[in-house]
Amino acid sequence: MGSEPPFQLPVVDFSKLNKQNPDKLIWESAKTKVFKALQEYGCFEATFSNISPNLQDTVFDEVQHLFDLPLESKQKNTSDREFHGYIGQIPFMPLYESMGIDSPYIPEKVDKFTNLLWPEGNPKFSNSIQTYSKKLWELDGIVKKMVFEELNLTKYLEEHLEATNYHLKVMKYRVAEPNESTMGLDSHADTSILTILQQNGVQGLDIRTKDGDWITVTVSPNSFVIMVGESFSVLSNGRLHAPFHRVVMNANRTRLSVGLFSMPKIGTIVKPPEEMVDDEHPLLFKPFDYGEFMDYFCMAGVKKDTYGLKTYCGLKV
Ligand SMILES: O=C(O)CCC(=O)C(=O)O
Ligand SMILES: [Fe+2]
Repeated sequence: MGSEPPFQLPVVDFSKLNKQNPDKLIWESAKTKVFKALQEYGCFEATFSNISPNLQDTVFDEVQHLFDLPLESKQKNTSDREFHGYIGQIPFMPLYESMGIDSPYIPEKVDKFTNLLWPEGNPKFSNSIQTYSKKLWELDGIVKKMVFEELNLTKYLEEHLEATNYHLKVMKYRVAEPNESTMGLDSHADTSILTILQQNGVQGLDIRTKDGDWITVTVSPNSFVIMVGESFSVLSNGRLHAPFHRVVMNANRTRLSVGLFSMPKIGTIVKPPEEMVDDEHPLLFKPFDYGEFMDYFCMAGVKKDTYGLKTYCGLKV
């Protein structure tokens, strides 16, 4: 009996799709693949040559330098938004550290973060993070355009993108000590609309299938994992699947990852367009405000393997 080959998510190449008028056939075939993957697994692997391997290497080198800074420096990254500032030294997640930058494609925002961490400046960090984030943001826009087209919601796309905020999170998972659990980040579903993740070549991401099986995703170098968050599940009235996922550190070297999270702007009411609701698709969630939900989420906490938004505003159907 041979061993099972490692599980591979569907792979979609976006390299030729980042222009105004991409080839129609390539666009349609990629769109079908993207939508199917987001329904079935809630995620897929993307390649995007517009973000050069050289830029990716520079970003990960700079992220490593960032985490190498003394703890007091890293703790200067505070935020009035929960989970957006420095997170680390948490007893039940000892392997994990993260930091975050809001609107990371805006030069001033990245410069402010950089100058806080490196008062003497660090243009290499600032420039590479900005350029990289801008390209990830472009990729996010392409995927959303595909999904909105597939759902016949194109007329809402612009309004939707304007009601979206972006956050870049950089993460580090150290190797577990022999007596420690290898769980880097416990099982959860993202509350975002969409999340785009990249790792430094060190595997560790597990995804739970709709059937409840955990699968270890082997991500190719220079690829991205694009994943549905619960807010997109709300907007599509359940048509897109937000997968539970976790990070397990079986690797023997530090894992770094970077994620661009898109989230509904605070103060806008999130609800699916009316076209998403009919007799066959009854409304699954009450309209909600993302800021109020996050306040609830942080206060109440969410039980493991439970959907936060479903608990907060899910309707019984
Ligand atoms: O590090 C990763 O690849 C996953 C991180 C993650 O799931 C999260 O930050 O929500
Ligand atoms: Fe996540």
